[in-house]
Amino acid sequence: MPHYDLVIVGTGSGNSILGPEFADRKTAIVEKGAFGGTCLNVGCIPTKMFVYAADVAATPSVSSRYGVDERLEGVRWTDVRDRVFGRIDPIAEGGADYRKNHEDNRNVDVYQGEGRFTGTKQLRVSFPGDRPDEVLTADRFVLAAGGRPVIPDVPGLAETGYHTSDTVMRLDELPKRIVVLGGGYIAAEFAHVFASFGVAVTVVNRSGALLRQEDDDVSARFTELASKRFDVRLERKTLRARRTGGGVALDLEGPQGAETVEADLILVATGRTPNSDLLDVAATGVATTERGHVVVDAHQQTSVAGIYALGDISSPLELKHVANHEARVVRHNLAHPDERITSDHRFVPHAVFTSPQVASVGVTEREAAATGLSYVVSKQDYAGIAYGWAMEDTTGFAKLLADPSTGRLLGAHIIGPQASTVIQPLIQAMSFGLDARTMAHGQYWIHPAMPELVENALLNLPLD
Ligand SMILES: Cc1cc2nc3c(=O)[nH]c(=O)nc-3n(C[C@H](O)[C@H](O)[C@H](O)COP(=O)(O)OP(=O)(O)OC[C@H]3O[C@@H](n4cnc5c(N)ncnc54)[C@H](O)[C@@H]3O)c2cc1C
Ligand SMILES: NC(=O)c1ccc[n+]([C@@H]2O[C@H](COP(=O)([O-])OP(=O)(O)OC[C@H]3O[C@@H](n4cnc5c(N)ncnc54)[C@H](O)[C@@H]3O)[C@@H](O)[C@H]2O)c1
Repeated sequence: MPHYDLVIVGTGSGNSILGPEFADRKTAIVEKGAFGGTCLNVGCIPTKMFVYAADVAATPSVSSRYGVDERLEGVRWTDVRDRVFGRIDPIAEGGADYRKNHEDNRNVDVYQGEGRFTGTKQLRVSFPGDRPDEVLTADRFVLAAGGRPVIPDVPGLAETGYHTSDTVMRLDELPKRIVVLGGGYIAAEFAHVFASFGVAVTVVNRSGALLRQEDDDVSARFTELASKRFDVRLERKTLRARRTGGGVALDLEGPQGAETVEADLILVATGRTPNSDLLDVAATGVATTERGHVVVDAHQQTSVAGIYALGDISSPLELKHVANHEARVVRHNLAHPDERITSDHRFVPHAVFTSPQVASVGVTEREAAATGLSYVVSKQDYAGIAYGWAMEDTTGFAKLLADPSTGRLLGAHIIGPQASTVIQPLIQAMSFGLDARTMAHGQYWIHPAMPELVENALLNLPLD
């Protein structure tokens, strides 16, 4: 039974831990799928490459407002797909090869199999094919095994067949009709991608709004705009999935009674769940929350000394920049056990790369009101800044919340072109404690650029 100083389970953000500071330790990394994890192989990176192509495909639909008439001649789906995976797959293979064969990693053993705890600090790894299982023990473990899509308990769904974000990007041909189950990040991004490529998209959601974790004003605006582009069915219970002569069908129950949606395929996008159960972290004594997230302290250590966790297996935020931040904390704490640092989750931003883009940091107005925070609000439309005129934007806006006594920002929410980029100075201000007035007046804002949206939103705050 091989014994290690350190074993890492998962090669997403977990793969970035093994640096030169561990060269004198006996280490191993265990991965059951493609090297690089969700973000590289089936998450952030491929989706954003598809979204970029979708944004390009969607331009003719709006160009006439500038007096420019364009036509989309066609979408070569397999070329779109192969551009993405032609770039990504070699990176995953190169990552595995580096860990297995490069001399930097002579102290690293790579196990390409599935790990499952069988006792305290004891991990059984099973491999595809005939290779017998191996049991590894280690002084320290890092749990970086991420999560997986949740499949709702809909009668007939398994027999009918469905896609998730893990599979839908590798389709051999573009469907004509797609039904997306769910109304969160993944639903919003893929609905935009497929609709831009000419697919008829139906979105079926349980609740009454899309992107409902966003500030209510943003969620309402996105739901309104999405309803013009896609067939959006809200407040629907999915009773049954079934095959039809020409494809698939979902039988729904909604405010107007029973109805059926037909399509060529179903994309399930109803959230993700951490992999702590499949890894059986309980067998090594690691505690989890009710939703299955591994419980960690501020140093990212689990309930067992010497076992750390990071990313989606322990964080309900489920974001790559969070997993990367936590990996840096774990890496430091493993290398410097007497000078451990803590992770910082104060101002975690996110963006939804749909159309229009959505980006957010800090509290929503709903959260501010619910927690009794004292706050003031401002709003600025893209339509009210010069660059918004250039784009003929009539629907985007920024909404800010600030503390009236200090002027510090509490939350920022943007829906509109390049929201994921436009929001960055607000994240910076919140992270470094810059108050809204100093931020607005203490620097030049390039005219007439898109960040004037932020400048005006700051100036609109009723402070003083
Ligand atoms: C479609 C999609 C789009 C996304 N887009 C964005 C985005 O734009 N921006 C953003 O910030 N985030 C995005 N995310 C979220 C982001 O991908 C995750 O937050 C991030 O990848 C989590 O990293 P991780 O290291 O915790 O886990 P992962 O990257 O999931 O890595 C876990 C690894 O562990 C392996 N593993 C699991 N169990 C075992 C086991 N028992 N034994 C061995 N190996 C195991 C898995 O195969 C996997 O490779 C997206 C996610 C999805 C699904
Ligand atoms: N741009 C990004 O950063 C990005 C992109 C994609 C995914 N992600 C990460 O991946 C995670 C998972 O994304 P997601 O979109 O699957 O989850 P989500 O939590 O964002 O949304 C799930 C949606 O499914 C709906 N739902 C749940 N059960 C349902 C059912 N039975 N029928 C119909 N609707 C149902 C919910 O109401 C909700 O709208 C996100 O939380 C996010 O952190 C991030």
